[in-house]
Amino acid sequence: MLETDTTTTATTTTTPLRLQNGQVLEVKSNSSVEADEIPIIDVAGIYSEDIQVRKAVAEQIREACHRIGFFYAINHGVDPKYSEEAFHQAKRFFAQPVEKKLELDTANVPDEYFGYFPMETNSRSGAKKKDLMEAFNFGYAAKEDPWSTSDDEGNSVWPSDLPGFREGMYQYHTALLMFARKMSRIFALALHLPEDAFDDYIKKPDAAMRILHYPQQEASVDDQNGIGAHTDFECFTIVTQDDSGGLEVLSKSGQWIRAKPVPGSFVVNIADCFMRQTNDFFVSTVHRVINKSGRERYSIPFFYGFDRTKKLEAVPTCVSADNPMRYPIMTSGEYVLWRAQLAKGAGTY
Ligand SMILES: O=C(O)CCC(=O)C(=O)O
Ligand SMILES: [Fe+2]
Repeated sequence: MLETDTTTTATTTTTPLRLQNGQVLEVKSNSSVEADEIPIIDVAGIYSEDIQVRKAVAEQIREACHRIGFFYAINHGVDPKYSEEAFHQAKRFFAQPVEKKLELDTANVPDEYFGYFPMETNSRSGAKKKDLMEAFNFGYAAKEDPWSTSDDEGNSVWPSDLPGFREGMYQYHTALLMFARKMSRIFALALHLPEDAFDDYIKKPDAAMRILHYPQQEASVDDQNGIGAHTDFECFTIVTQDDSGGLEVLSKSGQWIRAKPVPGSFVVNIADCFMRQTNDFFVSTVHRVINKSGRERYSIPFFYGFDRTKKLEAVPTCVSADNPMRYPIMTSGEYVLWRAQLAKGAGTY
């Protein structure tokens, strides 16, 4: 079921899209369509005691991550009170005067993708106007992790005078961290590996969270994006979106597909580290956001990666004599640092 978007003026010719990770993709049209290619997966079975039930969820995830790299997770078990509070805190943060937000400017946080990313600073996909969004990112803190006894607070930067903000953010971060850890075992099953294959990778994961604010966009989709076409850096991303819509996913055939909001769901997408670890079996799918909803859009992606010290090496079930390893081996930390430096150096965050 395809329905062409008639609300935006957009090019219809095939154009190459150059991404920061070096990929060049053909895009059929800059318009987006509605399609049912992004499956809705009921993940309640991940908590089952029965391995067959867990494997049944894993098989659906395997299919989705190979075909499109995106799925909706419903019945994920994460209490909505945490996301409600995080959205509330996000709105408080963005409502501050710009000078306050700039005290945390990411330009002053070398080598990390943390801090404040100001509005209309960069154009990720080379559009005429800069991306119409602002964001705040923070990372893993062992001190906040129920699995850790360390007091390490990490190297994120925080507002000094916004009481409740850091707490609200870490409460949601922790809830998502525990869900993501559970999902790591399901992803191992999805790759036909032993369920504990990634257990050593997730004791100290590289889990960062971001809050985003997209004003309503007046410019055409050819001239501007909320966030331009890109892939994420880590293993997988769990996005909590509000009900505005605007997230779009590029299918393998080069068609932009709308990831419409599904109430209570997470949008889960594969990112570049997992693509490398699965030797391209899982696709790290290009996506973008265009907010033409007529209101402010807020979203909360949670970028989940493995321990930075562990090697990003293709898993055995994704390598064979006919399908040798496609990427040089490096640690997740080296890979993520390279991407963060590239993004910040190129000014395309
Ligand atoms: O706002 C969204 O829904 C997605 C944001 C995103 O893709 C990102 O920050 O990497
Ligand atoms: Fe993204």
